[in-house]
Amino acid sequence: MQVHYQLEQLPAFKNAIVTIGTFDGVHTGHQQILHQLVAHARENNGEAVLVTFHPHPRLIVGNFNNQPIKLINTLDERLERIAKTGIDHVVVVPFTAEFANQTAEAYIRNFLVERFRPHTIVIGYDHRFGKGRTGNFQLLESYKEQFGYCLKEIPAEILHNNNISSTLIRKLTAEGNIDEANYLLGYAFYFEGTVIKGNQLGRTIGYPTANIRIQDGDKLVPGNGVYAVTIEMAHCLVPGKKAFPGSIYKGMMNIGVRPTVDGTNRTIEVNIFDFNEDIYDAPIRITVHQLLRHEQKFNGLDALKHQLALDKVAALQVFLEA
Ligand SMILES: Cc1cc2nc3c(=O)[nH]c(=O)nc-3n(C[C@H](O)[C@H](O)[C@H](O)COP(=O)(O)O)c2cc1C
Ligand SMILES: Nc1ncnc2c1ncn2[C@@H]1O[C@H](COP(=O)(O)OP(=O)(O)O)[C@@H](O)[C@H]1O
Repeated sequence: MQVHYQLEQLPAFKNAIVTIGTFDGVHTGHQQILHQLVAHARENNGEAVLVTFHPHPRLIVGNFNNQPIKLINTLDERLERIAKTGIDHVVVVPFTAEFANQTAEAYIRNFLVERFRPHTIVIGYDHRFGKGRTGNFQLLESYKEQFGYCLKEIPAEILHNNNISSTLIRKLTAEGNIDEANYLLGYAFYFEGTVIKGNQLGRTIGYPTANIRIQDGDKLVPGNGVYAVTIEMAHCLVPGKKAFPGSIYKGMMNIGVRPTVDGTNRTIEVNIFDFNEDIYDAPIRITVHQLLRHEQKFNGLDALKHQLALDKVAALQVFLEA
């Protein structure tokens, strides 16, 4: 898959079968649409082109309740998921206020037609574009003879099948309902970060925990709770540190304020099973498989330690069943 970031330097696509959207999460509904796009491109001896936006349009043009929107995927993760669907080209369009402000007609003429010379445009019946979101399927329809493209509608039942939506998955994840979120995603939610120093207390109770800082400020963090996770440090290339190429470790993660020890700032920490290495500063990927329980306030560290032993058994059970 080729990824293009420069609108001015796009190649001449061959019979471009184009779809447009933000595709946050690249969930099972998106995957179905993208597989169809690829099949359609093959039938037409063409290339499947996905046009996507970054930053997310809702970060630029605002959203309904003015809550800063947190996203299921960073841009790199989104591209990684899209690559799995067989799409030939992804064009990442910088979504600026200027881009958002062009009229719907200018969007069709100067952007879609001029840049992509589409053989076919595939969009949902409710797709909106252009200033004030006035552009729609009907408008694209009215220009198709003039610009010589075919138009294909993604029907409502595919677009909203089983109510799979990025908004719903964001809500489920933020609430800690990761099982349901993962089901709709068609893969287990994951995030990346680096290992930072904590209070160095974990090791004193026999459960060292790597504290994770997520760099991408727009990335969604699952709701507070204890989770069964897997951990990858394939890219652990910190000078003076050991590398763990390709290794996937099992573990358990807590996200929360740790009411037992301080109860103030929110942290993400993982205890990695069968592992004993200094990984401070290492880049790390955490895949979140199942919620084990909610965070609790324990009567001291002994009670917490007892619970951690039970959590470990529960996490291992999750992996046995997988
Ligand atoms: C799997 C797991 C579950 C945890 N559950 C709780 C919890 O329910 N309540 C709590 O106060 N702290 C919980 N913690 C956080 C511990 O309090 C924390 O790991 C310990 O204080 C060590 O912190 P440090 O790594 O910053 O030194 C949990 C940690 C892990 C790894
Ligand atoms: N099994 C393990 N799981 C997590 N971290 C481990 C493990 N073994 C060693 N470590 C190292 O120990 C650190 C965690 O120890 P801990 O006492 O909890 O300190 P901190 O509070 O700084 O996280 C991790 O950042 C990592 O470098």
